[in-house]
Amino acid sequence: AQSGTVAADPQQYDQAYLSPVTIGNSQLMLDFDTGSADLWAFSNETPASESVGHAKYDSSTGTELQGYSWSITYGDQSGAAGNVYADKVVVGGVTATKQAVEAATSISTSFSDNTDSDGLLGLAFSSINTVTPKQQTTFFDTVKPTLAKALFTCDLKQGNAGSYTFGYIDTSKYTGSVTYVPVDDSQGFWSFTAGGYSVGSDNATSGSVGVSIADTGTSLLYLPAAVAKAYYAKAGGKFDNQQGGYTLPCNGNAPDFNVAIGGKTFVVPGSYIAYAPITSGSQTCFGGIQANTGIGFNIFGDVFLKAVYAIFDVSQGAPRLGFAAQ
Ligand SMILES: O=C(NNC1=NCCC1)c1ccc(Br)cc1
Repeated sequence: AQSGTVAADPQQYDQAYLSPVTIGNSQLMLDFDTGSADLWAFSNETPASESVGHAKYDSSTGTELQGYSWSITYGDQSGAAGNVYADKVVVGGVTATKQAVEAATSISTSFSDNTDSDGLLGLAFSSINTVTPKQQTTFFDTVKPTLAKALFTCDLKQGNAGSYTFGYIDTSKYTGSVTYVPVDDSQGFWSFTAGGYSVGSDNATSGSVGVSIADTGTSLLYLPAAVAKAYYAKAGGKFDNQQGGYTLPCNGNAPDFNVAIGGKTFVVPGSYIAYAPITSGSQTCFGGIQANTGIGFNIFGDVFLKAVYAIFDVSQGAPRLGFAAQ
């Protein structure tokens, strides 16, 4: 049975985390994304003007799926589209011999401009894979039958390299016990329900945070508008229309954000919520917590995930998420 581990290297401000992946004879850095289900890469089919500074997948090692195509738009309105190949994909020693690899023929500017990332490796449920006319499986779903345990884990860190594992839980990566919660995969996401929250040392847990997804591909923590408002009231922040979100002082006094999941409280340090100066050198930071307005549910992105050890587990039949303090 297979198992393995791969580094997750943070970009500036932990905006995304990139991991080395071998596809055929190409070595690329991909953004592992539990919020989508396509494995796509810059390729020899990508216009040269759109792929400056990127490693590219050389599709000559693959078998083209004739007449297949893909097209994806992400929550932040970035996107890409192209053709599909079957090729060997290796992640941390775990091998998928015939993985659907989506070669980009067009890519939005936010991906072209981010030269650290050579594409995405989707880890949401294969039910939202965009390949047509026949939907394809994610890397995890492809290798799942061969894994020692049908799960992968995510250990992201603030400003340091973390890791993803496939097929095993690294018990040295967390403290205390793991709290498991049921996952509703009906929308293709790792969706769970979060409970009460509190700000700083207040123990007055307030209302329920509600339906949330665990999304490594989203940088920030998007919460109900009332929760975000309550946080920044205590953090001395404000909603800044010009910045398009909440900002707060970068002075190191941001309070922690505490949230109950499965009856266990997890702490997001205030230092993670003073996310980044709004402009280089500024004493005003963009907030790591923002309102989920227009999204319809909460997104527990990297600001939350780097505070915990997360287990994405389908080994019990029904999918579940495990969280532990780290
Ligand atoms: O697209 C999503 N996550 N992944 C990525 N974002 C940007 C590049 C990759 C996403 C998924 C669900 C919801 Br709700 C909002 C956003």
